Amino acid sequence: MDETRPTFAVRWRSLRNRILLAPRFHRIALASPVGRFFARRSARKLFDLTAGFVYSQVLVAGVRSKLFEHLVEGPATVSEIAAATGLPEDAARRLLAASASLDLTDRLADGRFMLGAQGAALLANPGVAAMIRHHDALYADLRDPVAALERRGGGDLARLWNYDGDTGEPSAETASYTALMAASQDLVARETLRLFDVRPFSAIVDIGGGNGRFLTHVADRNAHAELHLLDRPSVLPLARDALSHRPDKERFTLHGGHFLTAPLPENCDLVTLIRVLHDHDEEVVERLLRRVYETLEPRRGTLLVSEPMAGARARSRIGDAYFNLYLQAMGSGRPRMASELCDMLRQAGFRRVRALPSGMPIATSAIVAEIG
Ligand SMILES: Nc1ncnc2c1ncn2[C@@H]1O[C@H](CSCC[C@H]([NH3+])C(=O)O)[C@@H](O)[C@H]1O
Repeated sequence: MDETRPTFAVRWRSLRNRILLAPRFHRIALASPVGRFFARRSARKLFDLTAGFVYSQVLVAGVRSKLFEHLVEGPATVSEIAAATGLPEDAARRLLAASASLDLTDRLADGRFMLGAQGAALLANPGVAAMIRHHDALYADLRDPVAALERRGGGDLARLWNYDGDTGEPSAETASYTALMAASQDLVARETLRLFDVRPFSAIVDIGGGNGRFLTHVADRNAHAELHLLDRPSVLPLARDALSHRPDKERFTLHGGHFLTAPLPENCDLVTLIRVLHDHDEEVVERLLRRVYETLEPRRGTLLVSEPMAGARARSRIGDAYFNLYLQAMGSGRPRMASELCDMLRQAGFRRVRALPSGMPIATSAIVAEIG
């Protein structure tokens, strides 16, 4: 095939762009109902991209002022919301109107407001509110997005996610990121464990397991397996604390150490890596996968990887837009495509490697790797 000849994909996009760039096209488009429909749709999409930051800040204002919690009680007037949130009445009116336009609240015909569909979804997923609150650090780092793309780390997010140095005691930052991950874990665990059955395994280690939230979901589905968690020593007191209320707490063994150097429990037939690999650069991931392979090889065990992934042809908003910039600001790692992770797993020695079809890629995608 002639490499210099534009493919159909290129020719069609060039034509589309020439049309979209021509002022005459817009006049013609607006003259017909179908043209108006597409022009409106495209204008709205571009406006949403332009105003996205303002929408996010409406959300932040709603979360911080506890607007949505107040509306759970039922319909409320602007004055009632102003009193409940402590906002001046005019400010409450603006916030309610803005949030109604984003389906976070609904405006009733009598002028009162109720919780909207997105507001209800937000309250049903406490992890999202935790994520929204911690966006202060991300947005501070992204204030100058070009500068953020040029440098790596060095800002607020890098300070929050500091995996270096470990005194064995959780710093405020370690406690904060561990709580954030735990708050968003339920959705990830439910989807991961819907895709993958943990019942057949007898000893399971969750590497980078945080405060143990994922393992508690595993424990609820598998009543007999030994459960091990490995994380940085300073995360362990948080895990001990979080697990201390469970009647089955004796089942959990906690290991503190660096995942590249600490001994991994030897008898495990399942290793899980949940939202761990995307935080690390290639060399660390390659070494970690190789270690996991060597640990599992004698027992012909299985590795389960679950995290948000980049999309083929950069079509995953969470992977290619959100985490791509997030991890750049954080200073290490990158979202990887399932196919890239599968290649890395094969490189590490795994033979039977397959991506599981996630029904909720915005939360997570999963890959299973076996010795073969
Ligand atoms: N070198 C390391 N050794 C052990 N744990 C690590 C290392 N680097 C990062 N981590 C841990 O990896 C976790 C990534 S956050 C993911 C936590 C959990 N699996 C969840 O999905 O909710 C954090 O708990 C970190 O402390």
